[in-house]
Amino acid sequence: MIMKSVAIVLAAGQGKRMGMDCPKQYLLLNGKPVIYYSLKAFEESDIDEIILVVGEGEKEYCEQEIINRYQFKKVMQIVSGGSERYHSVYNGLQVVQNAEYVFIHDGARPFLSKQLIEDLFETVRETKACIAGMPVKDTIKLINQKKQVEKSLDRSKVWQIQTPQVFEYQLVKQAYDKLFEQKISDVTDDAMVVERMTGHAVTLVKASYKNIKITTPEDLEIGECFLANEKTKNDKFEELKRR
Ligand SMILES: Nc1ccn([C@@H]2O[C@H](COP(=O)(O)OP(=O)(O)OP(=O)(O)O)[C@@H](O)[C@H]2O)c(=O)n1
Ligand SMILES: C[C@](O)(CO)[C@H](O)COP(=O)(O)O
Repeated sequence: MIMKSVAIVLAAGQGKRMGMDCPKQYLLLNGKPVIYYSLKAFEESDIDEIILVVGEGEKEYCEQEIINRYQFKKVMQIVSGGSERYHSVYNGLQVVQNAEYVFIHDGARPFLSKQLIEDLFETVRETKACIAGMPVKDTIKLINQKKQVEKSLDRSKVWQIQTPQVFEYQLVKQAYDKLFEQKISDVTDDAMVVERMTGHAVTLVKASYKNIKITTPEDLEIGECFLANEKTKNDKFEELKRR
């Protein structure tokens, strides 16, 4: 049996912090929906198959306006998400078949690079569990309920965590099955599920500060700037080639 690499792309959130009528994954960035960019990155990578997880009642829209319109050939299934991110991940994991590795990615992170996908592939083959992240740039403090500083952390040991989060399929499936059996709900990423439910070590892969999650309105402005810069670079490159 041929074992595949599958990407589960999450797009079932409501985008409450964005505060717009439309869920943020469908808002436009340089004329294309936010979700388009990460689907395109996976489409052009060594990933074999993409599972898209969407909100209730959004399947038809995604099929027509995203998958068909942009001709994504690797999106094999569209499934409904749940009320929290971890429910949506679990729904995606249930429909995965014959997979060796699973990339779990926030559809709200459009700046996923080809290099990062390759680096994660290389690391997961060695470690079975790895996640994208970057060292924090600010000073980080633990505070108490009165908002007083309790402790300053050694920031050389603190990273901000992104997606993709990549695992051997059996490992992450087993971890999520246990999470649901034990009805645990205080988890905000997949690595936390694997760490707590299996004890397996999760390795960090240095990603990029550009791999932001579109969360609040200013993130859209930042995203537009990134894309405008990319376009300028590409235009200059094309001009140099013509000369
Ligand atoms: N029930 C949920 C919640 C989140 N997500 C997805 O998980 C990613 C990261 O979540 P977040 O930024 O928190 O998105 P939202 O839940 O949409 O945002 P908010 O918390 O502001 O409502 C997004 O791609 C989002 O679509 C999901 O698939 N299902
Ligand atoms: C998984 C994640 O993107 C890592 O930074 C993040 O935790 C998801 O954020 P959420 O707001 O909890 O959905």
